[in-house]
Amino acid sequence: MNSVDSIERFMSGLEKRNPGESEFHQAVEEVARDVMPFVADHEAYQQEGILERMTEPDRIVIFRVCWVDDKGHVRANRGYRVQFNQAIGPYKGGLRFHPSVNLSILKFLGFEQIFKNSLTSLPVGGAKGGANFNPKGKSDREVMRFCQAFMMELHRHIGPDVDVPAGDIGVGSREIGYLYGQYKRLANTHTGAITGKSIDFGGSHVRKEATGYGCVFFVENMLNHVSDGLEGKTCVVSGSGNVAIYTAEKLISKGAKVVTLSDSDGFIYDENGIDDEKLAWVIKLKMERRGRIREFAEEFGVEYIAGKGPWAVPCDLAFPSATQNEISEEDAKTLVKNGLQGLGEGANMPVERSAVKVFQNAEVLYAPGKAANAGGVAVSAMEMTQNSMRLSWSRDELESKLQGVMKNIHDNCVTYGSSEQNSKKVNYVKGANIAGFKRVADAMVAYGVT
Ligand SMILES: NC(=O)C1=CN([C@@H]2O[C@H](COP(=O)(O)OP(=O)(O)OC[C@H]3O[C@@H](n4cnc5c(N)ncnc54)[C@H](O)[C@@H]3O)[C@@H](O)[C@H]2O)C=CC1
Ligand SMILES: O=C(O)CCC(=O)C(=O)O
Repeated sequence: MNSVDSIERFMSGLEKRNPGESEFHQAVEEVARDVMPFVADHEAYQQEGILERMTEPDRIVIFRVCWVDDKGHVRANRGYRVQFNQAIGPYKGGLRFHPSVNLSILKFLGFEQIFKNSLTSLPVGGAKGGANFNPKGKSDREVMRFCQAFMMELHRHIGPDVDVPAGDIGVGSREIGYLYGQYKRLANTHTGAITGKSIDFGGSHVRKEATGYGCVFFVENMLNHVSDGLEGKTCVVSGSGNVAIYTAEKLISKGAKVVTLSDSDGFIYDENGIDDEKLAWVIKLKMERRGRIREFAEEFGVEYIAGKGPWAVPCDLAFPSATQNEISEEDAKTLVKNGLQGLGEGANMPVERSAVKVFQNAEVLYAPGKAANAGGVAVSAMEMTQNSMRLSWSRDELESKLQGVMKNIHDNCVTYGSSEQNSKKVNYVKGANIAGFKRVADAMVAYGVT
């Protein structure tokens, strides 16, 4: 049987065992296509059934979250924690609060997290969680009551050496404060059981910036590898949350021109480039006033395009930083036609599978999320270290450690993803999948069948 047959067989078994979970199928298939030929060359991985075991979560907790809204009505949501793999360290991964949250989305995110966390070379396993709760339009008190109710159950399943959640879509510093406050009250300990905390109570410098900064460092490494750099590049960024904002900030500081930001209603196009002052205004808009990105267009007199992503705007570099599958095959063709040179996935799995192929065929420098956005979880792992040591490292120290981690991930992708004929031609998707898989697989082999 050839490797294509065996991938089809593997995927058909996985789809039968996990019916209807399209995002999870997509994430596994992307890994399996690269990893199965590598497994075929390593008898121990085959004998120990590593890929089969790695695609089955260690455990999933699903629970009811009941809370009372400002009108006194009882509300019920569904909470989840998918503890996927703890071969190389405690479960680690964010919490997402968004109405679209379901098991398929959290399983895809938890699965991706295994490989991403492995790539950081830090001791963290893979997990993800969240709830189908929409913080948009809720008062601070409602968000607080929801977070407290969510933690009422979650606290039984987490701890600094067990499972350490953090933020993701809809979970920023406000939510982390409420979640950690409730955890501390229930567990009666002040430990690093959550990351992304405020600096005032055990958080780390550079955590909030880390995913966006790390993504820019990664793309810079890819450009340097082909003797190019960021200066003067026109960049399209989607989203206007944590990842998008700090991606834009670092790009601006490196002399690139950021021309778009978006949210789920539409995008703004600022032809002259967003500068630090305008970005500071966006931070206030999104993090304090919790407004919509169209207000940027009204404030600064630039174009606002409703109901679309920014992918038809001509650019050198693209940074999808909002959500999964936000770039379709058509979008990819448009980006390539307009001269796209590189793309860094700030978001998790923002590019549909058929669109990935378009970028790869066009030889775009393409950085998959598990490599490009690993900076966030890397600094989270550093927050855990600082919490254990009861110490706080400086901003400069952390930014330089983050740069080191991103360079190391880049170089590992080159090792496992280079073409034999031309070391400048790197398949970063393959490189990230194999490098991420190998470390976890070797640990699982060492443990025996568990
Ligand atoms: N926060 C972190 O440290 C990390 C986040 N990520 C990923 O980055 C992405 C963004 O996360 P954050 O910035 O943390 O979240 P956030 O909640 O701060 O921002 C999310 C942004 O995406 C937009 N958005 C959400 N759903 C959308 C949709 N269906 N269509 C268009 N826009 C949509 C929102 O309007 C918002 O601007 C997610 O895919 C997340 O999983 C990845 C690694 C780490
Ligand atoms: O910081 C963390 O633990 C997790 C960040 C995250 O959710 C992600 O990398 O997708």
